[in-house]
Amino acid sequence: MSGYKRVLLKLSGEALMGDDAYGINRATIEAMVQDIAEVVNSGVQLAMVIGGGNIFRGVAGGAVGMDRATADYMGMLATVMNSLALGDAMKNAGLNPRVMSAIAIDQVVESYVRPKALQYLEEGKSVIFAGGTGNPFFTTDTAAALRAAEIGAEVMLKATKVDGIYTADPAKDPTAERYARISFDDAIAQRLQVMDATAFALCREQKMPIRVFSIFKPGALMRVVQGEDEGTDVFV
Ligand SMILES: Nc1ncnc2c1ncn2[C@@H]1O[C@H](COP(=O)(O)OP(=O)(O)OP(=O)(O)O)[C@@H](O)[C@H]1O
Ligand SMILES: O=c1ccn([C@@H]2O[C@H](COP(=O)(O)O)[C@@H](O)[C@H]2O)c(=O)[nH]1
Repeated sequence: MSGYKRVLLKLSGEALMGDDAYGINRATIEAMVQDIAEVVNSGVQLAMVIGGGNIFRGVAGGAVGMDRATADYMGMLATVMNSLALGDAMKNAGLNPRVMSAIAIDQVVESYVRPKALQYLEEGKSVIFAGGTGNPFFTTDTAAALRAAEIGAEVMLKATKVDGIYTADPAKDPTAERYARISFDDAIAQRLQVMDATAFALCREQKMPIRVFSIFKPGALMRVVQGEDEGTDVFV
């Protein structure tokens, strides 16, 4: 059985709210951390990026009519909050996470410095990359692709609300069918909205495979990391 040694895991921010209208649902984050702990305790070097949809959605009304870059900075700050919550939940589970932010807020969180992140991974600590890319007009999917390339991850794992990539958005089209595998060229050409085109393009250029799978399926993360058949594989 093949397995990965260093992976970048992108966690859905929206999934964090569980059945709540927005925010962080305690039971949901604890369930995510259980799956993460299984992987970290197996010796895999794990770096993470978490989205901000669960918090940003709650303030979206107030952001209407706002300057786009300002709204995007609010979104990036939302990912810092989620990253702190994830780090805290990981600590409670006996893990050793380090949160690093692309936006300097030194009183709150350590700033992202690539050699330091690499050192933490070598030391067996998990790293949570907060604040997205640090730039507006991007998403945390692109931040995940960027950090995956920077740390030399073998694969980027996208844990999201659906169990793979479909011919159309399965949340809107009940006839959509799931791909077991799809090439980057096809995913980009078909404009599949499961991930933004910038993130797909960066991974394609870096020859970084992506695996999309369900964040809600217990054990799915471990199965993906062990190279088992789970979700959808995006290949170059
Ligand atoms: N072709 C498709 N296949 C699978 N999912 C799709 C497709 N098109 C659209 N989607 C939607 O994309 C969503 C996942 O992407 P999205 O980036 O919006 O969420 P996320 O990454 O889980 O959240 P966040 O941005 O908060 O981290 C799925 O929940 C699904 O409804
Ligand atoms: O590099 C980045 C990453 C994120 N943003 C903003 O944050 C929100 C939340 O991120 P999601 O990926 O949607 O979860 C996003 O909508 C952007 O507004 C950013 O500007 N730059």
